Order: sequence, then structure tokens, then C-alpha cells
Amino acid sequence: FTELESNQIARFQEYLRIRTAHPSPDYAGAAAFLLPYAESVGLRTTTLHFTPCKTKPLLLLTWPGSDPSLPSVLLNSHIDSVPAEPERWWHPPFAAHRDAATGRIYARGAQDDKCLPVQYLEAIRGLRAAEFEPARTVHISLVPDEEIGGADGFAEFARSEEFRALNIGFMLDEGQASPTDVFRVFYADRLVWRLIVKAAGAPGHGSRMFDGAAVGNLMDCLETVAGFREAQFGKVKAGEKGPGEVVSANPVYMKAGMPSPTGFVMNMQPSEAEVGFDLRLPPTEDIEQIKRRVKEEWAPAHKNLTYELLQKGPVTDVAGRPIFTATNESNPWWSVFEQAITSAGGKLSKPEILSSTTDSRFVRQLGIPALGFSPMTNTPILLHDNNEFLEDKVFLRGIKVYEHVIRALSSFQG
Ligand SMILES: CSCC[C@H](NC=O)C(=O)O
Ligand SMILES: [Zn+2]
Ligand SMILES: [Zn+2]
Repeated sequence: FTELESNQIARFQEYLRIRTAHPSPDYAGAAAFLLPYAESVGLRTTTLHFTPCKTKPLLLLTWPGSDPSLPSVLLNSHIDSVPAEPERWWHPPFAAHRDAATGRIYARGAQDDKCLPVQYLEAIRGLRAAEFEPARTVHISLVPDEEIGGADGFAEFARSEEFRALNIGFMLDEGQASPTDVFRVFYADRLVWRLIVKAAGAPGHGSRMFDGAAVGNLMDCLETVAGFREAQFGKVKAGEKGPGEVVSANPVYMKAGMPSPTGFVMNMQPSEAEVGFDLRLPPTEDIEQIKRRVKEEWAPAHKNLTYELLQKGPVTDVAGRPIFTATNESNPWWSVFEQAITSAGGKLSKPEILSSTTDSRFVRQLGIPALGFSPMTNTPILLHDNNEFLEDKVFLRGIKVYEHVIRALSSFQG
């Protein structure tokens, strides 16, 4: 590695060592690292707060363009990470250990998405060194709380006067790793819902056979959902649909039984039972049909089932349309982005719907085009997984890719 590259890797490791994982992300520590870093590459910095206690900073970094009348470009990344279970990792999740043989840097957040700010800033450093001057202003937003829904982060930011004043024409946000040498890009997120189903039923002795026990009623629900899930997953397994193009309904918790000092009472059938599903829908899914399915098939009242369906985030954009970014000639940013990847020597896959959710939804909801993109090829998808890693060379190539992408987007005159 050159000295510059070694420094870039070291900065990435330094950021990874800041404990930004929930439930208590060190936002102050992250800000103390990121703000001087951005200033060192010549960016203006501002800190916004959308909570009264000011413990969740949103950092805004700006590289002014020569033509402020043009809408700006926003590069986004969330600061927070999901938790890790250190005992299940090969290397401590906040040590950012670099394996000398493989170049893999192991850390929670290595892929999701703490590579991004370092890559954005190093790409800008490179462009400045090459004396490139952007026509459009480039903003970087580093935001809190994406992993927990963004209510105190991007959701508020997108509603703010400060956001409106940025006059954003296009946003890039995180995507997902690609196991092949083709870059992946995402034009939509699925909608996130939560479904909680509660069963009631007759209690009784653990030895007695009778119909209508709560757990039995809940199992009916689980079986019906499992059948639906198999049918959806089957389409993915058959290669008919991408993982973001089907409805997923995964049980994420179950609650039943009467606690006892040693565990659970074993000879009583409880009168209540509950299951929670993480439910995700493609943006164009027929929502009424899903609601009907839940009411009539998954949790019918005649089986003593009740349910709560919680919608997390917007369902349509400001114009009442499904929330996605066009990837055809109707969106000129698309071809600018596509060409930038080609000019960086990369291949781009067919645009996909992300199976999870990002802050992009808040921007797309406003009718602003946004793509999800993380330049990680030949990398297993390890977001939220144990032993999350990113290889040093892949990380460095990402910086080069962003040099092309930022150059192209900020020069776009359309
Ligand atoms: C309620 S919004 C949740 C956002 C979260 N984002 C990343 O994993 C997700 O579960 O997709
Ligand atoms: Zn993420
Ligand atoms: Zn995540």
C-alpha cells in the first residue's frame, strides 16, 4: 500500500473502533472523529439536532459548488450500528482487527455502513488533490438512529427547513455488498411493517386434549403464515424474483407460557400466546390485499386471534405514488450514475429493491431520486451478521469508485 492508502485504512479502522452500536451509540465520539476529519479535507461542517437533549447529532458536511443555482448532491450515511455478540465473533467487533493474510477488517459496521463516510471523504480528498471543482454543491449527511427507524434522525431532517434549504437534486445512500464482481444498486426499499398476533384460548391441565387452546390457536396462525412465506420464498429460490420483490413475514419473537422460578410451568396450557412478525412489502404491493389476508387468513377472529398491524414509515410519496426511484431515461441522474460506474471500470447489476430499509425512503418520499449503493464487490453479505468484515482492497477500490461517481454527479449540468 502507498502511504495514502495505509492512512485511509487506518482512518477506517479508527472510525470502526468508536462504539456506535445500539442501544447506546457513542454519537459524541463519532462526531469528535468525523467533524475534524471533514475539516481536514476542506469541507464546511454544521451540526444539527432534532432532539431537545442534543444527544443525537446530525452532521452536515459541505463542499460548495461553483454554480449554487443547481440542485445539490447528497451523500448519506448513518452513524449508528446494530449491536454485536462479541463471544460469537472471531475478533472483537470493535477492535477493527485487520487479518494480515486476507486483508479483511473485522468490525461491526464494516459493511453497514461505516465504510461510507471514510470513502466519501477520501474520494473528495482525491478530487481536490486533482484540482477538480464541482459545479453542484456536494453535501454529506451523517445521521443518527437509522437502525432504529430514524424517527429522531433522517425522518425529522427530511421534514426540516434546513433540509429544504439544501435544495437536493439527488441522493446516494447505503446499499448492500455484492458476492460477485458486479456492483449492486438499489432503487427502492421495501415497506416495513410489524404484525403482532395475540391468541386467546381455554386454559387447562397440561395433560388434557381439547380444542381451542391459545397456543394451538397461535400455531394455526404460524402455520398459515409459514405457508405464505414458503410460497414467497419459493419464488426467490427459483430465481423468479429478487429478495426485495416478494413479501416477507418472518416470526421474530414468541411469547407464551406461565413463568415459574425454574423456567415455565409445564403442566398448564396457558390462556394467552403471542407472536411478532417482521413484515416487509415491495413498494408496489397491493396493501389492501395484504390487510385483508391478515384479517381473514392469518389472524381470523373466529380462531380467537387478534392482531395489531403497525406501519413503520411512509407508504406512498408526496404525489401518492409508490416510493421508488426511476432507473430509466425519465431520471437523468440514473444514466449519470450508471456511466460513472462504467468509467470507474465497474459493472453494474440490474437495479434491485433492497429487502431491508434505509433512510432513502424519506428522501424518495419527497419525490427526490435516491439510489442505494455501497461499493463492495466480491464480498459476502454480512450486514447485521457475526464476523462482519470488509477487505482492505475492496474498501480502497470503493474510494476510487466514489471519485468517479462524485465527479460525475457534481458536474451534471441537466
Ligand atoms: C422501522 S425501520 C427499520 C430500519 C432498519 N434498517 C436497517 O436495518 C430495518 O429493519 O430495515
Ligand atoms: Zn445500514
Ligand atoms: Zn443496518
